[in-house]
Amino acid sequence: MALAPLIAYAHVRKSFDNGHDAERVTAVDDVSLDIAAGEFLAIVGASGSGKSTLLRLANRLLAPDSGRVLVEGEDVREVDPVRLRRRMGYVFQSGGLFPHMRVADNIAVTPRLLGWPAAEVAARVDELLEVVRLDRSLHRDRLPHELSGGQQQRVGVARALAARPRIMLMDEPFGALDPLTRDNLGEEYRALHRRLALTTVMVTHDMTAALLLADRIAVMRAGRVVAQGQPAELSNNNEPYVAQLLSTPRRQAERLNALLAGASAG
Ligand SMILES: Nc1ncnc2c1ncn2[C@@H]1O[C@H](COP(=O)(O)OP(=O)(O)OP(=O)(O)O)[C@@H](O)[C@H]1O
Repeated sequence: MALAPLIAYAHVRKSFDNGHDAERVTAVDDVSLDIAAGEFLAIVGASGSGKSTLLRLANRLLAPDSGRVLVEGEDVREVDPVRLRRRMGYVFQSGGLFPHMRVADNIAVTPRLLGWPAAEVAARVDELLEVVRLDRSLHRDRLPHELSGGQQQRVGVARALAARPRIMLMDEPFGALDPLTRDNLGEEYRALHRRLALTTVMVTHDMTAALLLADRIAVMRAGRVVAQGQPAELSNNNEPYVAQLLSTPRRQAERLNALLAGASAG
């Protein structure tokens, strides 16, 4: 028998006031999606397609208008939100670090909220700096603005991992970085996901990153999941929008192959 999903969305709908008339914006429209324990799922789609809203429904930063979101079998509406968020690390777009707090204090936020003894917090901070490959003596006491964008995102990942969650929710975690740093951090995070046996849901508009990192991809368009599957399966999907999203990475791969073949021939 298949294992119960770790996160399950069932017919979830979420709309917002549009701010000026009675019309509402439907951000998530009847989404049903299961995420298995240990899986790395990428949610891909254009800006405004509802990706971040879908993610925030999992840790109860938002509540659905209808439908249910289950985490480890429990309806998130019935779980204490603080207890729920402790089980789920959350990495924001462009860091989201507290600007006035040093790196160590940013990482220590959740353990301190949970009342861990000071020595345990300090040991955990050091351990996490190592996990995300930041140099303890160089970076521990810096303020976020004294770090590069990539280093800030490493701190964001460390902070999300601090209380040893099983689930990581990541909202465009590496989107604002240069392509090389983005690629390196993505690969490193993928290795961490495996080593720590995490379940990861990563929102991105970068189809190439999703194809390279994720076990499975869910494609969103106008609030709906229009396709889902393993990267190789998506290429057989008949949805024109999926073909359109895949066309750029495909073209780039072909051009690179041609260039590299030319270089090795010459
Ligand atoms: N708090 C809110 N109040 C009103 N409308 C909102 C709110 N949050 C999201 N929306 C609207 O819901 C829709 C989906 O937004 P969402 O942020 O989930 O999309 P997204 O796919 O994550 O976009 P992006 O890639 O730009 O972050 C958009 O039309 C957005 O304007």
